Parts: sequence; C-alpha cells; structure tokens
Amino acid sequence: MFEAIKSVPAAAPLPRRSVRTFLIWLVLACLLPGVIGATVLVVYQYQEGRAQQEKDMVRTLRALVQRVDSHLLHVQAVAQTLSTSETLKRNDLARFHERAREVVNVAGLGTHVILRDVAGRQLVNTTVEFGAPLPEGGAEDQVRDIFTTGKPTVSDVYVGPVLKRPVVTVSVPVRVGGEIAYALSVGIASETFTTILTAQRLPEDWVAVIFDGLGTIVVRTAEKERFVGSKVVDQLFQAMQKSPDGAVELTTLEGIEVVSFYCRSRVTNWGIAVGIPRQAIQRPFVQTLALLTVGVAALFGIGLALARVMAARIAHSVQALTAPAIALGSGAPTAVPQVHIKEAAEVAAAIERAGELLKERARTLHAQQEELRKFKFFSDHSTDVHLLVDEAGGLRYANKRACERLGYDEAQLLELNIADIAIHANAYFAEIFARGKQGAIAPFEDAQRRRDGSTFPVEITATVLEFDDGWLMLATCRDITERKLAEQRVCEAALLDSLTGLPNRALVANYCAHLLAAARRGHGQGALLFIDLDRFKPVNDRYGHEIGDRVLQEVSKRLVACTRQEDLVGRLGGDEFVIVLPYLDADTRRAEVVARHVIDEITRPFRIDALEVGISPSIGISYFPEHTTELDALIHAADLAMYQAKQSGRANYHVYTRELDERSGLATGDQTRLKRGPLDERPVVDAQGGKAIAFEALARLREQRARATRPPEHPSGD
Ligand SMILES: Nc1nc2c(ncn2[C@@H]2O[C@H](COP(=O)(O)OP(=O)(O)OP(=O)(O)O)[C@@H](O)[C@H]2O)c(=O)[nH]1
Repeated sequence: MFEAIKSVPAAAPLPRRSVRTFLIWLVLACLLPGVIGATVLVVYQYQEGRAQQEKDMVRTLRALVQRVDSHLLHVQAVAQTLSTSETLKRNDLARFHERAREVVNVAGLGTHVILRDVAGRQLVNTTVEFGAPLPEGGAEDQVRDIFTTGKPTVSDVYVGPVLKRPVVTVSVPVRVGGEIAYALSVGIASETFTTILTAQRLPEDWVAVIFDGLGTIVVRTAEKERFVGSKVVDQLFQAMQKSPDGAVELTTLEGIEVVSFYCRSRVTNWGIAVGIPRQAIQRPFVQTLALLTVGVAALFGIGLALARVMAARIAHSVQALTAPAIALGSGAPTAVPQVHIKEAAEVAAAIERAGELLKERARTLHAQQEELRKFKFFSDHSTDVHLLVDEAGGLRYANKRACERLGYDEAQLLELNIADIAIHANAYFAEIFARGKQGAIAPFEDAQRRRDGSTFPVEITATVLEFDDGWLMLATCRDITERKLAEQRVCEAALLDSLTGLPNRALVANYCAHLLAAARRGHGQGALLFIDLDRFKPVNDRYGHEIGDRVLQEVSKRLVACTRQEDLVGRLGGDEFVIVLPYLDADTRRAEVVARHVIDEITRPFRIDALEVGISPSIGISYFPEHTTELDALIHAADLAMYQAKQSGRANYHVYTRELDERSGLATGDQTRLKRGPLDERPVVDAQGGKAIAFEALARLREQRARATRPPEHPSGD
C-alpha cells in the first residue's frame, strides 16, 4: 500500500515478424539443405559422368587406333610380300606390274603400287599401264628414308597426281642381292579409314578425325572434303604431345566448341580424336538442373501454400485471445474462445486462470484497502502520532496527529528522515530497527522536534514489520509532556520543601553527602547551622496556621538573603532550618558571622498584611570534618548546640563541643528527646497535582552519646 511506482525504462522494441514469415523461413530452411544436396549430387554425377565418358571414349579410341594400326601393318605386310617378289629379283618390271595389280585388287587393301629407284624415279605405277609415261617426282623424303634406314615408312596424306584424291602410302625397301634396289609403296585411299569411323555410328553432331603423326587430317566425319589434308587444331596436337590419350576442350576447324577426346598410336604415331559438342555433353546436366529447379519451385510453392494455411490458423488462434486478454486487464469477464492450436489453448487457459487470480487479488486488495481505510481512520483519530519509517529512516506514512504535533503538512513530513524529528534517533534508530526485525521492542523515550524548533518528550512504542517492499517500523509516539511535568513535580516535591521552596531534608542530605565525602578525603571544610525558631508555636496559636506559614516563607527568604551563592539553605521541617556553609578553609569564623547575621535578620519584625510578627532564631553550629564527617552526626551535633543556645536564653547561637554530648541524655526526658531528636521526614506527594499532601516521619529517641541512625526505606511510624 505504500509502494512507490517506479518508472521502468522502455526496452528497445524487438523486430517483429508475422507467423507466416516464420513459417516461410521454416519452409526455406527445410528446402534449402535438400536443394543444396541435390545440386551437389547433380554436379557430382555430372563430373563422374564426364570422367566415365572420358574413360569410355579413350577406350574406344584406343580400339580404333589399334584397327588403324593393324590396317597399316597389314598393308605394310602386303608391301613386304610384294618386295620379295621374284619378278623384282629378275628385274622383270612388267611382270611385277601385273603381279602388283593383282595383289592390290585381290586384297582390296590399297589403291595402287609404286616402285621407285634410289633417285625417286617411278619405275612402276599400277594406276597407269605398264610402259605408259609415269608421273615424275614426289615422295623424295620417303624414298630417301627407305634407302637410308632400310625401314618401312608411312607417308603423310597427299593427293596423288593420277588418282586425284587423298591417299597415304606405306613404303618398304626392296632388297636385291642384299642391297636396297627399290622403294615399294602401296597407296591407301583415305576412304579406307572412313569405314573405321563410320562403323562406330557416332552421333551426327560429333566430329571424328584420324590424323597422321604430323597432325595432317587423313579422315574426318564432317566436311572431309574441306578439311582432309589440313592440320588438326593446334590445341589438340599439343595435348597429344603431352599425353597419348585424354580430353581437351577446343573449337573445331569449323568453329564448334567441343570436348575432344583423343588417342595416339605408339606404333604409327597416328591419332584419332572425337569431338563432342560441349552443349551435347552439358545437356543432361542442364536438363537435370532444370528438372531440379522445377521440382524445388514446386516444393516451395506447396510449402508456401501450406505455410499460408497454417499461419492463418495460428494467427486466428492467437488473435482470438486478444480480446480476452484486453478484457482481463480491464477486469471485465470475457469468455475465452475455443482455439485449434494446443499452445494457444494453453494460453487461453492461462488467461482464464489469470482472470480468476485477478478477481481473487482484487478481493484481497479491496479488503486491504478497507483495512487501510480503517487504519487511517483510527490512526487519524488517535491522540498519538503514528509514523511508518523505512530502514533508512525515511518517513513513509504520517497520520494527521503527526502533522498537527510536528507542524508539517503530510507531504513535507514524507520528505523527512526520522532523525529530522526524533532528536536522538541517530544514536538508536539503526539498532532498534535491527532488534525489531528479531522481535518485540520495549517502549522507549525520546524527544521530538517541531517544525518551529521546539521539542516535546514522547514515549515510542515501535514494531518492525515486513511489507512487500521491505521492512518498515510502525512507531506510535505518545506525547508525554504532562507525564514528564508530573514526574518533575514529583521529583521537585521529593527534594524541595513545598511551603518555602527551599531544599528539604533529602536534598540537604544529598548536598552534604558530596561535601562530607570530599572532607573525608581531606578536601575542604565547612559548617552546618541548625536554626530553630523560638516560640513559634504561639505565633500559630495567636495568628493562625496560615499566618504561621507566611512567617515561615518570609524566614526562608531572609535566610537565603543571609547566605552566598554556594551556601545551601534548607528546611528540615516545622520551624527547623539548616544552612550549610562549604569551603570555609580560609575563614572558619564565617559560620558564626553568618549565625549572627541570621539572628539579626530573623529578629527583625515580619510584616504580614497588617500584622507585625516578632520572632527570633536559636542556632547551633557544627563543623566538618572537625566534629564529624557523618551527616546524621553532624546534624545531631548542630542540634545539640542549638539546644544549648535555647538553653542559654534563645535568640543566640552556640558552637558544638564534645561536652554537649555528655550533657544531653535521657535525663532530659523522653518528651524532650523525642521533640529534639532529628526527624526523618518524607513528603507524601499527589502524583496528579505534584503537591505534597502529607508528610511521613520517623521519630527516634536519642540515646546518651549515641549517634543517630539512618531511617529504614519505608518507615512505618508517624
Ligand atoms: N504554621 C505552621 N506551623 C508549623 C508548621 N510545622 C510545624 N509548625 C508548628 O511549629 C511549632 C513548633 O513549635 P516548637 O518548636 O515545638 O515550639 P516553640 O513554640 O517554637 O518553642 P521553642 O522551640 O521551644 O522555642 C508547632 O506548634 C508546630 O505545630 C508549618 O508548616 N506551618
């Protein structure tokens, strides 16, 4: 109920997304790994396919190269067979011409046979009739190699002057008598190798080519008329120099971008290459990717549609709780709708429960407010000050009486600390607060300061209680000014004579106790004057008790006038007074001077209204520590001396001597001893009025040479 409402700094708003957005993210999150995985798989398969394709192609090309090699070797074998012909040994060139034609035609391996001498001159050419003029020149290098090395050679492709089409020749030496006599060449039409390629039934858009060791194209599946006899693409030729088989990406002579697989013969150094258009290779990959993309798009579409439907359901379920939640805040009961989502249903149940709790809390709050209202009512109508104080001493509540008593309005009071109003709070508050947490605190007293600076005493009853916002001390402060005054009056009554206002016997005894204690230690000496009025009884009898009282009051004033500041004038009771003179170290005669002065003053007539009353005192003097350092004995001694003064005719003083002890005794009679014996009197004070309404006294018979004894705490005598 005393909570301070603290303002909480607003937190930065969180970025908010709709349920649909979250679900779309979810769909993406689910699809993305699949898409990435599928893409990686497709790429991997593509690369694997490429590698496998390369292997297959190289294997196929090796087989083709072997077939080309075997064809060339077969032609070479035929040429070598012809070279051993008897007709050549006999130099029967006509018969050799005939025989060579038969072999070439029968075997179907070549197109023609040419026989050359060491000068490269053609001696036989089966493409023309024997004896007809023969073409001149050509194949000089080949002939030279034959005659130099004696080894078979394969020529580059060339267009023969007779056949007028691209051919290749396989040449072998012809030995006659151990010497190389001729070079025999068997021509092979390039079409012969075409069948090797076409047998593979390669796709039409592929480009296959067979080329010789110098890179000259022997056969080509596409545009052969245009490119047979030309050099292959440089990239292919260079790749073949590095590796006998493999693949290289290049642009064909007609400008098609292909991946070219190649293989080179280690026997003839011829090569075969098959160029597959890059598009053809990438097509399956692109198709798969396209299929994948379509699939992903379809899945994403389905996912989006599902997300939309689910988001709508969730949003509907959540938004259905908005109105009940707002109603919850306003306190108006609202039915919580049925929802499809389990979690939303739980929130709905929580809202319902919160509603019940709020109702319960409202009831409790109402009850607390009612209690608070009653508390404030009673507190404000209390005669006591009620304060609620926190542990730091801050005032948290003050009732109306507090405002009235302390002179502040409520707002001002609540700005103060307990130390601002409780004078000694700094000394005790923390300790009392801590003690209050452990248990009850006994009522204690302090004084409180008003706004105007004035103070008044209070009795504080405090209880420390634990509230929601910490420990608080409920302090009930009762104004005890009246009680304190009464106590003061009682105290004064106990120490001052009510008629004259002079110190009474108790205060005299208290004062003397200090002086006598100092005297016992050898510090200071003094005197006690015991003053008894002479024949005072007749004054009472003649003028009445009231006049007697006023005479006693006037006597008191004159006694005070006869003394100094440090002297003490007291009334022992009745018409008996004492004057205590301390510090007589340097002037012991002063007691008698004072005694004489007192006699002179008291003897002067007293004017009471129209009356003139004459009276005199008798004074006994005793010295301390000279005579005694015991109070009773000191008074007793002065009393004896005073008695002696009376005996001597009154209006006189007498100093105590030891002989007085011996002269006093029971012989004087009990009546006299009782009369003269010191009375231990105590006033009986009205606690309400603070005035003495009676005296109780202890009377003792004074024994011969005996010391007076102290009265008991509660005398029973009158
Ligand atoms: N007016 C008045 N009289 C008192 C008071 N207390 C005691 N007395 C009276 O004072 C008188 C004291 O008389 P005493 O001392 O016994 O006798 P005295 O008449 O003084 O005679 P001596 O002392 O022998 O000279 C008594 O009559 C008491 O009643 C008092 O407070 N007021």
